Amino acid sequence: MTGTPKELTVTAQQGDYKVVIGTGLLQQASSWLTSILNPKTSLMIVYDAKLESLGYVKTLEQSLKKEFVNVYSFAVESGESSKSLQHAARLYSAFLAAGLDRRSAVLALGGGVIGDLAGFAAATFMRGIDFVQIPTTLLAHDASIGGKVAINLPEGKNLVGAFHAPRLVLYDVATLQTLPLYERSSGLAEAIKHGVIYDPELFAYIEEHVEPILLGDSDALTHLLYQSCKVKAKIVSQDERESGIRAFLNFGHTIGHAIEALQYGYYTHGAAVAIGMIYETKIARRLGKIDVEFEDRLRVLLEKAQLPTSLPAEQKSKEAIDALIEHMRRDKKAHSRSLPFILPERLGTVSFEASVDEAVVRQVLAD
Ligand SMILES: NC(=O)c1ccc[n+]([C@@H]2O[C@H](COP(=O)([O-])OP(=O)(O)OC[C@H]3O[C@@H](n4cnc5c(N)ncnc54)[C@H](O)[C@@H]3O)[C@@H](O)[C@H]2O)c1
Ligand SMILES: O=C(O)C(=O)C[C@@H](O)[C@H](O)[C@H](O)COP(=O)(O)O
Ligand SMILES: [Zn+2]
Repeated sequence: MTGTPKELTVTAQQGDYKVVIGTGLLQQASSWLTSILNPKTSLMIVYDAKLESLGYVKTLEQSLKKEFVNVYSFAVESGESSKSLQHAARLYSAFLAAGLDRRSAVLALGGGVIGDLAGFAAATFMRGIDFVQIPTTLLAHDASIGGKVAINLPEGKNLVGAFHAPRLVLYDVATLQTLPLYERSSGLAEAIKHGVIYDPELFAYIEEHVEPILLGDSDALTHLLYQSCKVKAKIVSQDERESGIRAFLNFGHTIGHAIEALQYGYYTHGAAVAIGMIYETKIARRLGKIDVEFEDRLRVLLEKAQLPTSLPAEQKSKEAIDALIEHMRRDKKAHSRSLPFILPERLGTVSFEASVDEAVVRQVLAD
């Protein structure tokens, strides 16, 4: 994709913001940022350490220094384990050492881990300062839009967090060229989810283009990204704080988050969600909400996307299932330790089931 970037607008209480999707946006970052921030604003780039050797940090710094006087950067080691209170504390210290104040802004350069962690630090530092998302993974199309920011606890994923809308999402698709194949697969899982919950055409597009997407074809990636961001933007614009329709974005996550939290970093987020989507579809089948044809179609697509669709036998022991269920009971959708799920009814339509019988969940996981 060359030429004019595509733009979407997201509605948020703290102020509407743009999602800009295009190539070469890191080089143009200063002009996008001066459209929302005063050049006197101190900027702290929080970046994934892996991105340094790929040149993205320098490119961004060089662009910003053309317009902004105070540009600082701070590296965070890559991986899910960085979404922790300890890492947030390191960020607060770095912000203070650089002299950030309430008028400063945090720029998150990286995937969902950096967006969630840096966003959480921005949401809480001095009770909240501006933050900008500069996503560099396919998965982060989901993570960078909607203002959910969080860190993990040993007891569960994203258990401490906030809703803190970014001022801007600047998505340079060129950065996706350096993503390893399994990270493109991971990102595809969330795009497939967007197709299932809201957009059958997007689902069909992925079915048709999964190979070029995995190979990094930039037209296919850009189309996918734009359509998938559109779904996310539409949903969070209608229900920013998850009092209704936003919960649909959690399809695959009651089980997916439990799988992730049992062994942080073992599965990518997308891989855990892919397994979660299949097991949650099986729950929907047991409850008579959906037919086997849908489950088969979803499984075929996830397999084509090189994602896992079941747990290996050693992760299905009685003890492992007990632990998974315990995690699910701490899910943020749960009330009084219920087992809550988003269940598919047909392609493009899902519903919220506040409390599913534990026996059904156990049977599905043990099968
Ligand atoms: N806030 C939300 O709404 C939301 C939505 C979905 C997921 N998430 C969270 O996002 C996280 C997962 O995000 P992710 O999949 O982006 O993981 P990630 O941030 O760990 O990035 C994945 C890997 O890609 C590397 N990487 C990043 N950009 C790269 C590039 N351009 N080239 C090469 N390598 C690159 C990283 O170093 C890392 O190893 C999870 O913690 C999940 O809970 C949040
Ligand atoms: O934006 C949302 O809302 C989502 O549910 C998107 C999910 O893909 C994402 O993983 C999110 O972080 C999960 O939210 P949580 O509230 O279950 O932690
Ligand atoms: Zn997710």
